[in-house]
Amino acid sequence: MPSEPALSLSGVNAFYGDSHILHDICLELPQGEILALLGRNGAGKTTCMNAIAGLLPRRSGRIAVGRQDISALSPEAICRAGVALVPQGRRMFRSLSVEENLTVARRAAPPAGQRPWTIAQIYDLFPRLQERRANLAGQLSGGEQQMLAIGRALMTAPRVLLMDEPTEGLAPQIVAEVGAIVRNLRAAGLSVILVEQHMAFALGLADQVVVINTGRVVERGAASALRADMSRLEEQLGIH
Ligand SMILES: Nc1ncnc2c1ncn2[C@@H]1O[C@H](COP(=O)(O)OP(=O)(O)OP(=O)(O)O)[C@@H](O)[C@H]1O
Repeated sequence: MPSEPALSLSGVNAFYGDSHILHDICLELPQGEILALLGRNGAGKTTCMNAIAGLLPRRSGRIAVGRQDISALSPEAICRAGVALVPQGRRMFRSLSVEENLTVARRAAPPAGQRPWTIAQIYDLFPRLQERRANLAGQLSGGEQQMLAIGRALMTAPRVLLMDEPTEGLAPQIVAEVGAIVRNLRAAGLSVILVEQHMAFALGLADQVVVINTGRVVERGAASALRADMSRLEEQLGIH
């Protein structure tokens, strides 16, 4: 029997004040897979990530991690349930050092069955962060900041990683490095939702693809099938 999804959304609607942004979103992230969430600017991708992470009031719908319903939980409890957000813009404490940023992100009690990451393991994954351990986060390059944002998320011992535009503003060589890191995380057993503007990057990594437009799912399928029909995807994303 197939295992239950790592994360599932059914009938999720979300609002900013009176603006209805997400409409009846349904998706399933299989265990140990990467799901690319694509869409034009303003389609609702970040709103969807924030809704999963508990950062928005939700009016309806169910969000579950494995069998656990997290729909009504606080952001802290959703994090304890094993969901970590790597936010767009890589929010971090700019006036703390790299190592201090990692230390404050560590949680005392990881989710049941999850082993916490140690700072040494983060440095194994990102040797560059070890070299820069005493530097202030605000002094790092864009690529290093992305590594630190991922490292901070890993310190919470997640099962599911939500990555919101991790390649934004990065040079092509660093984009390739981020791709290799995401593959390593999947190999380590994490399940990942990857929000991306960079379609080729996302399709190269993803197992599944979901496209949203004006807050509604308009396309979904295996990445391999969509790679074979790029023109259809480009149409959905308004790329000509
Ligand atoms: N804090 C807010 N208050 C009101 N409306 C908002 C707020 N944040 C986003 N929106 C609106 O919600 C819609 C979805 O925005 P969202 O940021 O989720 O899109 P996105 O797909 O992530 O876009 P981008 O690729 O530009 O980051 C847009 O119409 C946006 O104007």
